[in-house]
Amino acid sequence: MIRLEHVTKTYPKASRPSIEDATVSIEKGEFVFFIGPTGSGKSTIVKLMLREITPTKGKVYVNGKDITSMHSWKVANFRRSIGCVFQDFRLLPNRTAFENVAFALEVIGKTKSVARRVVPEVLELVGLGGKEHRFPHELSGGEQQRVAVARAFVNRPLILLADEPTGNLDPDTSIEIMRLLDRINRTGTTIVMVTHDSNIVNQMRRRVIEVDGGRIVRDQARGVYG
Ligand SMILES: Nc1ncnc2c1ncn2[C@@H]1O[C@H](COP(=O)(O)OP(=O)(O)OP(=O)(O)O)[C@@H](O)[C@H]1O
Repeated sequence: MIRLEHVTKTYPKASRPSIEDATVSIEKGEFVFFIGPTGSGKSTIVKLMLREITPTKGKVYVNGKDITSMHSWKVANFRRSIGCVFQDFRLLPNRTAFENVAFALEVIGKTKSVARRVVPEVLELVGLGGKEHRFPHELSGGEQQRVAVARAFVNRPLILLADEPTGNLDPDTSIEIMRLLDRINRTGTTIVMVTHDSNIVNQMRRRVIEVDGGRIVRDQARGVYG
């Protein structure tokens, strides 16, 4: 589903690579944690998978396609095929929960009638039934992240990338978000999550890939934070 082959990324003006000779394969339906100290290169890996950046050396394949050499006009479409969740939620502040989720359908050309049918279903799935018409500022942090997860999942992506999705949430709320991601994973969606949260990693016991100084230093099935 995702493969990095001998990937090195040196940002312009940087003196050393942020990722160096990384090779990793992630299969369909896996749940993978990327962990490591601050500045180790975790977000760089996520950006490479989304083609927000291209490697200096090596190849990145997503869903069988070499995204390194993908034409730039195809990139927007490619990104829409991947669900993304971030630490800071990134909701549109002047749109309701319903509208935020519906927006992800609009941009891929779905009709309003599809949105009217699908959005309430997915908001119900994330536990926000009855709160469709709230604006982000009328929701708690955990609820806002549920909206972001609903938006990421509404197109039923094959892959969901989550960069520190619980970084702004308290421990109980974080566990609720993880339950949600676990449920989504059980539908067959591949999940790649960057986290600093040792409790979550230790509770979930999924594959753990540790990055340090731009290198993959550990890749462990049913791993712990360590
Ligand atoms: N656009 C950029 N230009 C130059 N250097 C960058 C850029 N983005 C990141 N870096 C550097 O690359 C290295 C890895 O950064 P990255 O954001 O991938 O780390 P991270 O493991 O996600 O860190 P954190 O846990 O703090 O989010 C760091 O040394 C960072 O300073």
